[in-house]
Amino acid sequence: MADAPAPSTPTAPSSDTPPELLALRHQIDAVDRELLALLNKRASLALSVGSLKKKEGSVVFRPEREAQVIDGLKAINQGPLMTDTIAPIWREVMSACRALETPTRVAYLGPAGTFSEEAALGYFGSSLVRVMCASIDEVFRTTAAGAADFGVVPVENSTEGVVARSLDIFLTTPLFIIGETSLFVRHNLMRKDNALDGIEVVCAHPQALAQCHGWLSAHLPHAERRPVSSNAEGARLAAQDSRLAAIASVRASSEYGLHVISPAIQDDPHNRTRFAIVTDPHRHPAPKASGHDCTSLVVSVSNRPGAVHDMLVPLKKHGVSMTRFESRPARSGQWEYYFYIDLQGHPDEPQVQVALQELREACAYFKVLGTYPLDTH
Ligand SMILES: O=C(O)C(=O)C[C@]1(C(=O)O)C=C[C@@H](O)C=C1
Repeated sequence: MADAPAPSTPTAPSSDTPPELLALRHQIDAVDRELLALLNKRASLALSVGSLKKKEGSVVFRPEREAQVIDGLKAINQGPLMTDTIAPIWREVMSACRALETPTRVAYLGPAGTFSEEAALGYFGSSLVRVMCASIDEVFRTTAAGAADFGVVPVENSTEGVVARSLDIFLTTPLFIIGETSLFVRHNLMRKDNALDGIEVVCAHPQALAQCHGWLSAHLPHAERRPVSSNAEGARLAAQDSRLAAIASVRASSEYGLHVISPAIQDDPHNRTRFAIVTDPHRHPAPKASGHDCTSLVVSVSNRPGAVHDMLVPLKKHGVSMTRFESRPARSGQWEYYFYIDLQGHPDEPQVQVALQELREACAYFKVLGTYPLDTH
């Protein structure tokens, strides 16, 4: 048997490599070595922070600190690196540093390849322990039971509106929100065979089927649309039966060995989904103010003329911006509603604190769902 080839250095020259390219690559190698040394220096510092936190009995993950690190670097970036690339790079760096301090167990809607997984990896970086769940309810339950440190749940889609199940569970869950992240959602039609002909059934999560309604009507008008628990589950099923196609992420197509037949079939090219990061307040304190924060509430008011207007007056009075106002039926049969409100700011800021106090007094029901740094993407 021939000897295995000796491990090559990154710049192992081949005879046709131009000398100018070779010289530049040598410089890149030198910079990479410096970067590696610096990253290890950073990791050692994070380990020291971890020991300190262990002594104090405090938590490792500090979303407000991570948001400040990213915001600070974005503010001083002079390029040529694009400012948009700063957040994903440093999320990965901090993810690796955090993992040295303690493992981060994150629950989300599985199986492998869901958009929820993509959101979890985008928010926490890839150094995490994946806890895949069969439903949104299970994500909440698993996190509340302590089998995961954090849960990632979809809350709203730019085409389809709210994810009703998540909003309904927020009413009763003991968990609270410590972060948010949003994702461009590109839906791709995929299948075992590399052709559109012969597709009898399209399997996907009901939200994805709805977001691709126009495309499916135009291109596969006779195919059955079969709702399944997640898009990745649809991909898993399509991998077993060539009559089935799935609508899922490119990640899911490679996970299940499917051909992407038609990419980006969502009706809205700017389709985005927003996810909330939830945790148990007994195990994790609310994030401190980062300077760019959001506070989420759910409230209800008595069913009388002007009640909703009166409830919102304190926000105007104290100059607090409302970035979201969503209603859901209270299911009392009385035409009563819960209102999901996002405010800009943190309760530690005096004007937010006083506005929240007055708003609380105007409401029949009032629950703070969480306060957290705005998405840094
Ligand atoms: O500053 C801290 O508290 C750290 O633990 C370090 C660090 C980082 O890598 O910068 C890691 C995890 C925390 O979520 C925040 C930041």
